[in-house]
Amino acid sequence: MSNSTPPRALTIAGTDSGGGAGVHADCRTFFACGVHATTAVTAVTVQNSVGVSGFHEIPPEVVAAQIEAVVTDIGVTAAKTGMLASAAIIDAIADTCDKVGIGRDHTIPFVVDPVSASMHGDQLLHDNALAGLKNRLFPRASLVTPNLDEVRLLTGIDVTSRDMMLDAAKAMFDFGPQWVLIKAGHLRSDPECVDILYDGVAVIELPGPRFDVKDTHGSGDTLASSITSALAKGATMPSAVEFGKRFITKAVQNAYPLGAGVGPVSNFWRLSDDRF
Ligand SMILES: Nc1ncnc2c1ncn2[C@@H]1O[C@H](COP(=O)(O)OP(=O)(O)O)[C@@H](O)[C@H]1O
Ligand SMILES: Cc1ncc(COP(=O)(O)OP(=O)(O)O)c(N)n1
Repeated sequence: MSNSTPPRALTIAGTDSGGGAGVHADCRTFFACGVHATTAVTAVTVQNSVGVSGFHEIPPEVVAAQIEAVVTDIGVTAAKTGMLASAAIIDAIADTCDKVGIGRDHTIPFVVDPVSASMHGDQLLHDNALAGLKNRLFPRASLVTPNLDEVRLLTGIDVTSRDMMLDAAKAMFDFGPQWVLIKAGHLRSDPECVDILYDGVAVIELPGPRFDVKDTHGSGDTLASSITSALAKGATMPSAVEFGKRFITKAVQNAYPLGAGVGPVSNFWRLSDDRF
């Protein structure tokens, strides 16, 4: 007897030694969603609950080789990006995605989370890499998932109300992705957390409660990787994002304290059980 191969997702991202975000959060989320996790590591961060004190970049050709090795043998049914660190790494990823068939014009859906800094303000992407994100990755993306700080950095729009999120979505859409998801976590004046999904025509609101919690480390990664998991199983973009929003809402609700700073959201809330 042989079992069937499960859906496979690839995360192209940095590690977080504290285990709250990055590759660690992505792999846990893939696992919790029943998806086999594969990785292409872009950078190794020195990180804990109080911040990122440094990172070491992986050579671009090694990032490209990891992607190619995984896709050509194991095959992936969806891919996502997180921390990408440099313009050279972004170029290598864009070239490799074209080569192996990842992206909106290919069969493998591609979620681009434009991670620029940690929640503590530590930079995770060099300033000169923003052009690479805009020109090389966004046009290849099935979905881009900026938070409001990333929207400001990429478009100059300072979103201060729920109404302005559609302006932000339109400006991000002009960079060429198939879909845009504007995340509302940083709109703290809003008593709810209503994210917006946009494809140039449809505007889909993703309502959710706003929990009064301090431990939200890894929330963006967890949302993007849960969406990627649903895409890996063949979901349409609106249903994948609706699933992701339900997943992250429970993950924030079940966030836990860790270390002296900010703890992570729970990627394994679905698996919680007190039996061995
Ligand atoms: N306090 C919160 N309560 C409920 N959902 C939240 C909260 N903070 C963030 N979220 C949700 O987590 C996801 C990531 O949000 P956001 O904080 O904007 O991005 P990032 O983690 O990339 O900075 C979004 O779906 C957002 O609505
Ligand atoms: C290695 C690494 N990747 C990404 C992040 C940022 O995580 P994110 O999910 O965007 O959430 P915050 O923790 O910044 O809210 C990171 N810190 N490290």
